[in-house]
Amino acid sequence: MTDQTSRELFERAQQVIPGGVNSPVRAFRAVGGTPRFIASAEGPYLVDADGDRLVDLVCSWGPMILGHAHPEVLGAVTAAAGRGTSYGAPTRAEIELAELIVERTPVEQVRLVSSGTEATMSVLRLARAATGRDLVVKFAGCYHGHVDALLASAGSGVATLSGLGAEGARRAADDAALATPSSPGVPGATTAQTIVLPYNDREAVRQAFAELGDQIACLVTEAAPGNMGVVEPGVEDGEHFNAFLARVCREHGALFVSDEVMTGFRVSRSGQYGVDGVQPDLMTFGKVMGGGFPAAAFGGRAELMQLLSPVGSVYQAGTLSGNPVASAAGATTLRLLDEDVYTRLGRSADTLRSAVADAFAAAGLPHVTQSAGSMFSVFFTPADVTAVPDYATAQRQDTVAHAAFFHAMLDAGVYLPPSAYEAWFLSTAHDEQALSTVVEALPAAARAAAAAATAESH
Ligand SMILES: Cc1ncc(COP(=O)(O)O)c(C=O)c1O
Ligand SMILES: N[C@H](C=O)CCC(=O)O
Repeated sequence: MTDQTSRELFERAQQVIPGGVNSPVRAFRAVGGTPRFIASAEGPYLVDADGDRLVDLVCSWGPMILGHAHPEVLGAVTAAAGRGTSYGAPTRAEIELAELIVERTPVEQVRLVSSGTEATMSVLRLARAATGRDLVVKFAGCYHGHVDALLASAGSGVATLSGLGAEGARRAADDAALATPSSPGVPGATTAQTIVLPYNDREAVRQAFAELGDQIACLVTEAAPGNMGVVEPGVEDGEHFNAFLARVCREHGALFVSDEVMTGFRVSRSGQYGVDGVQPDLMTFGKVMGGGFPAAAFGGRAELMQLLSPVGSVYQAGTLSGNPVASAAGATTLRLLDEDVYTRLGRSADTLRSAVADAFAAAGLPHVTQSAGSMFSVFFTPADVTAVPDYATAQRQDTVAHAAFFHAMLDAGVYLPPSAYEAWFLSTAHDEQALSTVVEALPAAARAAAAAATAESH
């Protein structure tokens, strides 16, 4: 396996694109080396610019639940594109996509947008307008896109890169204190309106609402976090964490916003809502619902959604919103997602999880695996960690061991997220052959990770 062409492309990319990538998580900053430039993809495989075929466990960071170049999705996209690619006027396709979302989730109306970031940004504006309040509560390690107000103690690429270098470490430490921006360029005044709490910490939520409840517009949470690795919402005295959050919000007249950009239509046909049944006031969607195209949405009760322009006065807009090609890809994808899909995905995830556990145990490498449906995470945490309930625990990972593991898997033909804080994703296209490639690569990669592990891990 060579990465010569990727190296050349990376050199060229860095001349015209900052860091050579259009989203920081794509760079190999946390693991070292050169990002693979992808030439094509089909089913469970990526083919890089040097012609190497890699089993893809990133799946475009979640969207490709049916695998790459799915024939029915491609057919719908080709047909739609043949009729023109954007009109800036309403279409039947966008109604169909909206109806499919409304059928599967508790929202009554949705507005289509082009990215998850746009969805969460819009939902904050709507929540603030609806309540006449300014404060927003989020959890450390949750990522809701690069919205200024939510870029505080953020997960995903911010978590990945915050471990690197003195500036990153300083910023991460600041973040832990209180709602300091995770990025220069985000005004302190913006994140001063954001309260950051530790995930799964009910006492912290109670306290924040006791002190500031009458000023809180909304609490926004990942429905099941996947951007600090996969962290499971806890259950206490029979009450699911999301049910607790919805109850506290209700008691204080704040809105409960469930961000299902990652979990929506992936962890079940109805997303995390299909798992815990907790009804949010507002929801955001993205990734899977776009079928691999830039499409996302936010929705909620009609009474709230009717506050949006042109019915109400909360302004929100988009030149390419509800794009006909993206809508066709999304609607075709959602129609193909029956219950059987999730059973198959769950079985594949179980196969990988137990293969990871066996390989890591044989290599003597402590770790924790956690999952939400077919998305799951391997945390390279020390031996005293038996569960990862929050960001602070996720940050105890041995990123050196992770990097060694990542590269050993890549050399064996498996493309994992180049970050210890991102979930692994599966698709229905991951057949026995693709899964075997992963399973067979694991023992040697676990040994490489164990050899690289720092003292704290053991
Ligand atoms: C939970 C969650 N919310 C929001 C976003 C932002 O979506 P996008 O990258 O499409 O802007 C992401 C992913 O990036 C996400 O995982
Ligand atoms: N973890 C992110 C989204 O879920 C990764 C996608 C990106 O930021 O490029």
